[in-house]
Amino acid sequence: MQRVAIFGYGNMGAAFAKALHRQFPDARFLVAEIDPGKAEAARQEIGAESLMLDAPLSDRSLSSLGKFQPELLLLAVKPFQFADLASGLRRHAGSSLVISLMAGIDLAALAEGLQTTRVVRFLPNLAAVVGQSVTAVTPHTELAVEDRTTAMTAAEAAGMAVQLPEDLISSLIGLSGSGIAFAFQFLHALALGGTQAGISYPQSLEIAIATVEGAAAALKTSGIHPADYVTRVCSPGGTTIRGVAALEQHGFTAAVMQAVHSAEQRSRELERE
Ligand SMILES: NC(=O)C1=CN([C@@H]2O[C@H](COP(=O)(O)OP(=O)(O)OC[C@H]3O[C@@H](n4cnc5c(N)ncnc54)[C@H](O)[C@@H]3O)[C@@H](O)[C@H]2O)C=CC1
Ligand SMILES: O=C(O)[C@@H]1CCC=N1
Repeated sequence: MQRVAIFGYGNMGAAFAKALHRQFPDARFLVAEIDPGKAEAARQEIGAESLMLDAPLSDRSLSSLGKFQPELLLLAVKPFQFADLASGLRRHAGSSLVISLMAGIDLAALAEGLQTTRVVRFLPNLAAVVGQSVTAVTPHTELAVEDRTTAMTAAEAAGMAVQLPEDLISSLIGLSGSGIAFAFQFLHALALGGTQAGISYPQSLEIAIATVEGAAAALKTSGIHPADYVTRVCSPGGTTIRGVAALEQHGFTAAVMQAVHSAEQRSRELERE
């Protein structure tokens, strides 16, 4: 990985760029941003050369992009910002492998918008920022083997990479891309519960995080089913079963399943818009 151009240095673009920068410290980055503050952050954080843009791309910025000759072109703008970008990028896209991080823009729309089949979809989550994303990778069916290998290498720089068929990308968004937000919400709620019980919020949050890390490590290393673990924590007539009953009375399992389903459905809606 030597030259990477990134369009959009927001939450996800920056998280992924930092992961690539950590894994490939000699790589050069060109960052295209319409927000000068974010372009400056990219300069400081990953040593990026920046390319300020008016959408659609001006001839001048396209010529800088051409001179940079990126092997990878990472698209990390919001889905609704893609159309403007595509009309400018079209002239350049075929000479780089295009990785799209955008939810809601399918491979057919990417190939049509950019007029190339050298495209692959990534669906990461925010833990890319610490190199612990789960990233779904879906290459265009016509993508060459070398490009597929490059794509997997790029995805693995940000954590775990999983090849998924495109019709499961929306499911992955519900489970992980958006699902990480549900996990943050659970941690916040657990810490609020600790605060209500008399432990300060900062200490509660620290304890909540360590508790969830411990639970995840136990599941990962033992192969024991989570429901089995729940019953091991529940003493008959004890404290945990009282809490588990309260969770279910308030619809915990159904609420979490509905959250995954709603995010998945929204992603499918976006793909149709
Ligand atoms: N935030 C997340 O956890 C995840 C986001 N995604 C996808 O990543 C993409 C970006 O999402 P966020 O980073 O959350 O959004 P964001 O709003 O934080 O970042 C988008 C960035 O693109 C810049 N931008 C807009 N138009 C531009 C243009 N024409 N040229 C260059 N830069 C331009 C904006 O200034 C902004 O900094 C979205 O398509 C989203 O679906 C995917 C998985 C997870
Ligand atoms: O909320 C969103 O639309 C994006 C996609 C997955 C995570 N964030």
